[in-house]
Parts: sequence; structure tokens; C-alpha cells
Amino acid sequence: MASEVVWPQWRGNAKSEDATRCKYVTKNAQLGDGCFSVVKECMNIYTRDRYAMKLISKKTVQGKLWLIQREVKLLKEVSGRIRDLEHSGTQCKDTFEGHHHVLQLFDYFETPQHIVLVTQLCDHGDLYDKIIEAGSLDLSKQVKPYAACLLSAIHFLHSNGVVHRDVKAENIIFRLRISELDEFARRGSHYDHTSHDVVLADFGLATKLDSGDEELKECVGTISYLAPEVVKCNNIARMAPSESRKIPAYGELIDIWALGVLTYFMMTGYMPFDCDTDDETRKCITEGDFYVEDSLRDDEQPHNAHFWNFIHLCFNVSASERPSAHNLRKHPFVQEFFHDDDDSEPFGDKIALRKSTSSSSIHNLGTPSRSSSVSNIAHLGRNDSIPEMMRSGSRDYDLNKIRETLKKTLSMASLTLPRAGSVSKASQNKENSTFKLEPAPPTQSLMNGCFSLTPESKSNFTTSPCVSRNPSSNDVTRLMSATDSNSTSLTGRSTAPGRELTSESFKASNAHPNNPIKTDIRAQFDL
Ligand SMILES: Nc1ncnc2c1ncn2[C@@H]1O[C@H](COP(=O)(O)OP(=O)(O)OP(=O)(O)O)[C@@H](O)[C@H]1O
Repeated sequence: MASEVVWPQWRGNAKSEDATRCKYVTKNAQLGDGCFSVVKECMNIYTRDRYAMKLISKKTVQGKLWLIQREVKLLKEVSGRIRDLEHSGTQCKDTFEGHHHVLQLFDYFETPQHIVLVTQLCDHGDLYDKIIEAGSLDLSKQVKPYAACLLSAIHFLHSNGVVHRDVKAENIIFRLRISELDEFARRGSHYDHTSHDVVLADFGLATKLDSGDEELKECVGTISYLAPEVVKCNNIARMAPSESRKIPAYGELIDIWALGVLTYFMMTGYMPFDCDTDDETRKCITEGDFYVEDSLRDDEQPHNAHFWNFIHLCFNVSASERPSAHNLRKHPFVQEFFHDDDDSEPFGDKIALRKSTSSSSIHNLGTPSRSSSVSNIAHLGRNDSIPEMMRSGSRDYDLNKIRETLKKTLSMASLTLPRAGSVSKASQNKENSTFKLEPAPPTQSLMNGCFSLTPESKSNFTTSPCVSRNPSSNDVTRLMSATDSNSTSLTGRSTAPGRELTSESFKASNAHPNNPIKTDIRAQFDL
């Protein structure tokens, strides 16, 4: 048996004749970028379906390709699970179904410079911009349904043994609205129906819960959103083994803490634990010491009380006492969006925590624990007080400065880590979801991990790719050859990519004029 070849395997020396022709064209403009990647809109030249293409620079992740392997492997597994669930046709009464709100991977390949992931297109902005532009979101119409929707996505991941580790506003993106489902507006739902378009993205730091202690002791994530148990892992790589052994591995509940930070950010427009320095921020996180503005704290409205109680439960510094995603679905703040048959009461007395005398109780913060000396002002680039700044109105503050400082919320440090080990039946029944298991590219038009030259870039997609790319029969055969190599996987390929495209393979496949795959592709090209 041939030994398994690790993917990706091309390190920049590939000759162009060894490459499969790219099945996508991209737009010139970027949809977004991150520390290691740029994301562009792309179109499959055969199906004309649009996707997002994340181009991860091989140079930037040099020596750390395992990180990308982990991301692709996880996204493949999760996308497979989403497909299974949709095809199973199970009925669900929940307003939000977790797997509808997790980014799907459709295809992946490599070029001389990049590892490329082709995912669902979410080109309607991200939650970060939505919050910053509005100053803060409306509690009933937006904060609640967004939090419920994200909770459903997190619950789905946790139920499938995945911890995301980077839940934050920048990683919450809005998918392309499916127009016929503007039904929500007609029904006059009491909440912002864009919450049905929310997608949790960026699985760059996600890992399996059974991946072992080493990975679950990595101090990764985004500082403003880190849970105390992750903060404890800070500098673990530099600790003596005897010391690092004493640090407990964390679990999936770090995502619940991050959900609390995000829910707080949606409601207030600022970060609960941010301080002048990272050390101060870590200290506040470890102590569960978050800032509460007087006007918000004193608001006794019941929906406000539920919000603060929800936050309070998410910010329990003791992970073992923090509720699970499953239990949080029953919290009065989000309960209306879920319909669990199980009627057990997960919180008991804890639902009254807000009235407790605990020093971390919101009600007992006589003065905000984040006083002017230890405040998150510096993160926002101002030296006056947060309440004043926030009260001065969302239009008044310098958006660029905020954006710059909150860029601190970029995922950090994963590269410095030590190496560790078609529309389904079901969706027709789901009146509350804008999710559709599509587009579903025919298998013939996928890259499935092969090596290709960098996709052609266009200012827009108005020119017919069939015309602009003038495909030859040679190209058709190349596609077939590549398709035939679908055994390619993240961790292994049975054929070296270059071998798929030799003149021998071209002749061999041309020797079968009735090959159905070939006929199909030729038809798409009007050949
Ligand atoms: N599927 C998508 N559709 C539209 N835009 C996207 C999509 N995926 C990502 N983006 C945009 O690109 C940005 C960067 O993507 P992503 O967070 O996956 O990259 P990254 O390199 O892992 O970033 P980070 O530095 O946060 O880890 C996102 O913040 C978002 O604005």
C-alpha cells in the first residue's frame, strides 16, 4: 500500500504544466482579510455558482501547515455533518437550527502561493461592523435573536465534539439573503430577521474536544474574548513541564464565555473586560471583573434583567459552574427561540443570581468595577470615561480609531504555538430558516485538494467565463482527470497531482468518447 502523502504538498517549486486548471475565477476586490488570509468572492466557471474564496498565504503559515490542515479537516467534517442532518429530514421546532449557522466548506485546493478554501458566500457584512456602525444593537429585536442564533450554532458544534475557540463579532458574517424568503418581513416578526442569515465563520482555531490535553491548553483566541481558563494557559509553552501539568485543560465552555462577551458587546457597544494593557485585561478576566455602565445596571426592565442574568451566567469564572450550550437554550433571555421537549430546569436558584450578595453580582457593583483607572478607554483610544464616550452618541466617536484598537480582537498567536501532536426534504419543512443546502456543485466541477495555478482574477463576473476562458477540449479532459482524482483527501492522495494532467492521461480519457462525465462537462460549455 502506498504511503500516505500529507496535503498540501507543493511548496512553490511546482511547474505550471503539472497544474490542474483552476475551476474558479475571483473578483479583484476583497471581501475581507485576516492575519493569514484574504477572502474574495469567486465563481465556479462551470456552474456559475458564487462562493467565498479564502486564500491563505503559504509563506505566512510556513512550517505551520498543520494549522491549515486542522481547519480544512474540521470544516470538511462539519460540512459533512450539516449535509447529513439536512438530508435526514428531521423536523425541528426551533427558530434557529445550529447547523444552519455554521460556515460550510465546498471545495479546497492549493496554488504555488496559497492554500485555498472555497466556502459559502456571506457578503452582507459582519457583526462587528453592524455593532460599530449602530453604536449598539436593540436588545429585543437584535441582541436576543443574534445571541440565540449563535447559541444554536455553538450548541451544534459542541454536540459534535468541536470547540470553536474564536467566537467574536468579526467572525460572525451574514450570508447572501435568499430573496423568496423575505417572507419574514411579510410575517412581521418582532425581531430583526437578518438573524436568520447569521453564520459563524473562521475555524482557524477550532479543534476537536477529544484532541488531547495539549491542544486544549493552547492559549489561543482573541484577548478580549478569552475565558479565564484559557488565560491560565498564557505562556504555557515556556513553563516547566511540572508546572504546565498542573494547569487544567479547558473545554467547550470557553465558547460560552465568548458568547457572553459578544452579547455584552452587542448590547453596549464596548468590551466588558478590556483594559489599558493586556495584563490588566487578563487580570479582569481571571477575576470576572467586568464593567457595567450605571444607566444599564439600574434599568430594572424584565428583559434587561434576563440579559444581565444571561451575561452573569456566561461570565462565571468557574467553568464547571458555567452553563452548557444545551442548558443555556432554556434561559429566559433566549428561550422563546427554542423548543426543547425535555422540561428539566437547568438553572434552579441560579436564575436569581442577580440578587445575590456575591461580590461579582452585577447589583453589588456599587461603582463600576472598571473605574477610570482601569478602564477599557485605552483600547478605544480615548482617555475620558466610557459612559461619557458612549453617551456622546455613536456618531461621535472616531470609528477608525475604534476599529484600529479593536483590531486587537484579531485572533492572536496561533502561529507561535508549539506543534500539537440540492434543497433537501427537511429544509422544505422549516418555515423559520433562510438556510438552503445549496449551491451544490456537481462533483465534476470540484478541485478536491488538487494543485492548480492561481485563479484568474476579474473586476466582475459579467463576462461569460465560457467565452472569456475559451476552454479547449484539452481543458475538458483536464477536468475529468482532476475529477477522477477525487480520492484526494486532506491527508492523502492516491495520485500525485501532476500525474493527473499528462498527455497520456489526456489521450487515455479521449479514448472514451461516451464517458458520461465528459459529455456532461462538454454540454455545460456548449461544445
Ligand atoms: N465566507 C465568507 N464570505 C464573505 N466574507 C468572508 C467569508 N469568510 C471570511 N470573510 C471575511 O474575511 C475576513 C477574514 O476571514 P477569516 O476570519 O476566515 O480569516 P483569518 O485569516 O482566519 O482571520 P483571523 O486573523 O481573524 O484569524 C472575515 O473577517 C470576513 O470579513
